[in-house]
Amino acid sequence: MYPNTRMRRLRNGKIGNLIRETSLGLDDLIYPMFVDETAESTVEVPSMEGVLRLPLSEVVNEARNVADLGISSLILFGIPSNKDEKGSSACGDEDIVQQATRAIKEELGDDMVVITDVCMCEYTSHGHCGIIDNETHDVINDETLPLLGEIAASHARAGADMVAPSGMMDGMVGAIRQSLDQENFSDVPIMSYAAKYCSAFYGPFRDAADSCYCFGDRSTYQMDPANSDEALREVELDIMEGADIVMVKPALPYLDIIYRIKQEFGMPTAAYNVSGEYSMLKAAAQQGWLDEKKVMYESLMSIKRAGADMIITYFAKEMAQLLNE
Ligand SMILES: NCc1[nH]cc(CCC(=O)O)c1CC(=O)O
Repeated sequence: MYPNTRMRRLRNGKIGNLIRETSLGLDDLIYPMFVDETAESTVEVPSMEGVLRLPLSEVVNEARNVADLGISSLILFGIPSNKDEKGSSACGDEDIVQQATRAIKEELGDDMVVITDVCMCEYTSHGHCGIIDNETHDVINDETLPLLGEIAASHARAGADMVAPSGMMDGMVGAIRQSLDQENFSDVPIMSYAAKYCSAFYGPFRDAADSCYCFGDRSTYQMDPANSDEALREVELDIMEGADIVMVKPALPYLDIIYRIKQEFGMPTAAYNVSGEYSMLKAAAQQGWLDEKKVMYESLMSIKRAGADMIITYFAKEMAQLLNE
């Protein structure tokens, strides 16, 4: 007896292309960019090969490079020259992210969607994502909310196309929505880091963004990696508060979460392929242990297959190059 059904029949060249279920394209990619108020020239982040900290003067150039590769969205992170307990340099109209946003939008207009990360950890002297209670050393949720609203509004005034709150404060999406609406930015969408885990895979990012905390950890606001029902509750709350896109972060160790969220809510869903996921592959490739292009493609494809509509990834430029070849 020979097999009647032969799966191998379809596994050849052109027919294989016809039956491919998942696609990965330029429109799926969001490029993270770091703008550094303290930098005089462009510096590579030591733990993240190919990732740059850019002075304001280089930001437009880099955004154009990204656009020339066919990528249409980027997310901006700021590194301020001054940090204080209240993260004051996060929300001024002349602060670093606001200036970078204006510069990119002036130059590239509708050719680039500028998303801004709305959080305080890069701007606070203690490195936490909100206002700290000096006795408990914990972040005070409700005192942080109006500040997040102010930061988001300042980004919108600078021309941001979308804001992305990443601090995991309860009620942050609602507070930001209210603040944006009050300032007549009801058309600016919110991409919420809805299910953000307390992950050690953020390690290299803290190098890149200078956002290492000086005491405690983020486990009182970010999620326990052991939980998945809780992620659905987080997403549900954010949707009720007005989130337009929901995000899961990190991506690869949490593909099940991406899958469940997409199935359950059918919302536009983003995944953040974080710094540690990037650096792992880069390090192994540097050693010659992995084929970088292939593992990059496979990783990003698997994130799409799990249900993500878009991926924030440090591989965006390299992936775009590969797609363009
Ligand atoms: N709250 C800020 C923020 N926004 C994105 C990341 C991590 C991104 C990455 O690791 O690539 C972090 C760091 C953190 O929560 O510690």
